[in-house]
Amino acid sequence: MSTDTPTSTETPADLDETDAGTESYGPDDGVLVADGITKRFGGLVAVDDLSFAVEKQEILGFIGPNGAGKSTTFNCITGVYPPSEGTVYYNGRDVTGSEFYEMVQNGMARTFQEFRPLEDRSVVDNVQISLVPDRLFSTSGLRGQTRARAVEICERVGLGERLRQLPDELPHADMIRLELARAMATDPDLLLVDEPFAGLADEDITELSDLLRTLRDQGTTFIVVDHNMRGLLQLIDRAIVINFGEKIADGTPEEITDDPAVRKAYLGSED
Ligand SMILES: Nc1ncnc2c1ncn2[C@@H]1O[C@H](COP(=O)(O)OP(=O)(O)OP(=O)(O)O)[C@@H](O)[C@H]1O
Repeated sequence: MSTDTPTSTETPADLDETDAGTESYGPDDGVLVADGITKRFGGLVAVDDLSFAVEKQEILGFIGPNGAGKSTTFNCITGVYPPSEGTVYYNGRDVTGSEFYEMVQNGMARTFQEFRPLEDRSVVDNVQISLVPDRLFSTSGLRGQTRARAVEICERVGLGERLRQLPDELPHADMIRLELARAMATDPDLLLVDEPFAGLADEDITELSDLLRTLRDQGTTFIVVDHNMRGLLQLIDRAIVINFGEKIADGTPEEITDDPAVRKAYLGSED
């Protein structure tokens, strides 16, 4: 691994293709910094010396073919399991190996593609249950305030008209909004979003992208994984592309689209 630390004038996009996976980062290079993350499952190297940084209020796309190591990277970052090697910094602190609940308390949240809301509880109840007392305020004796906070979050994500509906009464696009609301209830600085566009029509993708940009403008930083490349490239500021656990590209949507290594990973050819 090179010891060159990118500076504010040397964005990852300035690094050429051969450097894309080998640079090193420090704790203050972004809200979230992964430095040299490796994850092994027995003899399989699922993530291989991966380094990247996410800027505050950036929407970063995390792209790669099936089995590239995206979920494994998410899992190492959010404390589902520790990396085999490497360091995760969050808001300047070394949080490597912290548990999932600790990461949530630190201000990191995650949505899941396959999530199961409590089916017998209303939309607003599901959001209220997810409010994190430690990070917001003490909930003892403040039921009215937590209710108001849950309603406010539902309204922010466009579920204001569906507060009392049950999850199975929601169209798919609103289920995704509910999952976003549940994550926003933990008051995250950084939200990792897993395949938000799966199963959505173009119109819903546009509306959901508008919502994510609004939440970003209000202060949240996003990392988004999705297989819908067209939708993702229209949403994000920058993308990191991985293949076989290694970073192969890092740049704007235009740079990613034109990158020969990315074309090869997806199409088997650079053309
Ligand atoms: N718990 C595990 N034990 C063993 N191997 C695993 C485990 N989790 C993931 N892998 C392997 O690690 C590699 C990366 O998988 P991962 O799920 O991170 O890829 P991905 O990019 O998220 O794929 P997809 O887009 O299909 O969800 C794959 O070869 C996978 O089989």
